[in-house]
Amino acid sequence: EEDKQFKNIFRQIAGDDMEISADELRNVLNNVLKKHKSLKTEGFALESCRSMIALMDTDGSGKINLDEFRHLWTKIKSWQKIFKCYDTDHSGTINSYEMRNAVKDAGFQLNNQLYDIITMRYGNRNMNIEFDSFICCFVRLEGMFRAFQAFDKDGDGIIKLNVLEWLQLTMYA
Ligand SMILES: O=C(O)/C(S)=C/c1c[nH]c2cc(Br)ccc12
Repeated sequence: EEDKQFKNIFRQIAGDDMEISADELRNVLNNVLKKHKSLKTEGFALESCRSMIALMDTDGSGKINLDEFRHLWTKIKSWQKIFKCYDTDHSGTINSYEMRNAVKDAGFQLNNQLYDIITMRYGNRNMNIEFDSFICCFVRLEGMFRAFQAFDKDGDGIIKLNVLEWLQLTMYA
C-alpha cells in the first residue's frame, strides 16, 4: 500500500516522462523542508539537485526514474534523522566534530584527512555544516563509494581507470 502511495507521489512530481529532473527534485525537496521547521535552511540550490541527480542517475538518462528516486528518498530520510539527532540546538547546523560522528553513524569509514576535506568543502563560514550541504555531502559520499565498487569488480579494493574513465566518474557527479 505504502509503495502504491510512493508511486503516486513520484508520478505527480515526475510528470509525463516518469523521470525526475533537477528542477522537479528541487521543488519536492524544498516543499518537504517547509514541513520540517527544525531543519532551518534556505533549501536546496538547483546546482545541489543537479549533483544529486548525477550521483543517482545509474542509467545515464540525465534524470532519475522511480527506482533511483526511491533509493535517494530512502537515503535522505535516514540521513536527515542523523542530522536531527546531532543538531541538538535546532540551529539547522552541526559542527565539524558532530559531522565526524554523523559520517560514522551513516556507516562511512573515512580518515582524518577526509573529515577535514568535508568540513572545508561543505562547512559554512563558521565551519558548521548546514542541512542542505549535509545531504549533498552524503549523496556524494554514497555515490562515490558506489561508483568505486562498480569498478572494483574483483573486490580487491583497487581499481584501474584511464584518464577518460576518471573524468567520466568525476565530471558527472
Ligand atoms: O522526520 C520524518 O519523519 C521524515 S519522513 C523526514 C523526511 C523524509 N524525507 C525527507 C526529506 C527531507 Br529534504 C527532509 C526531511 C525528510
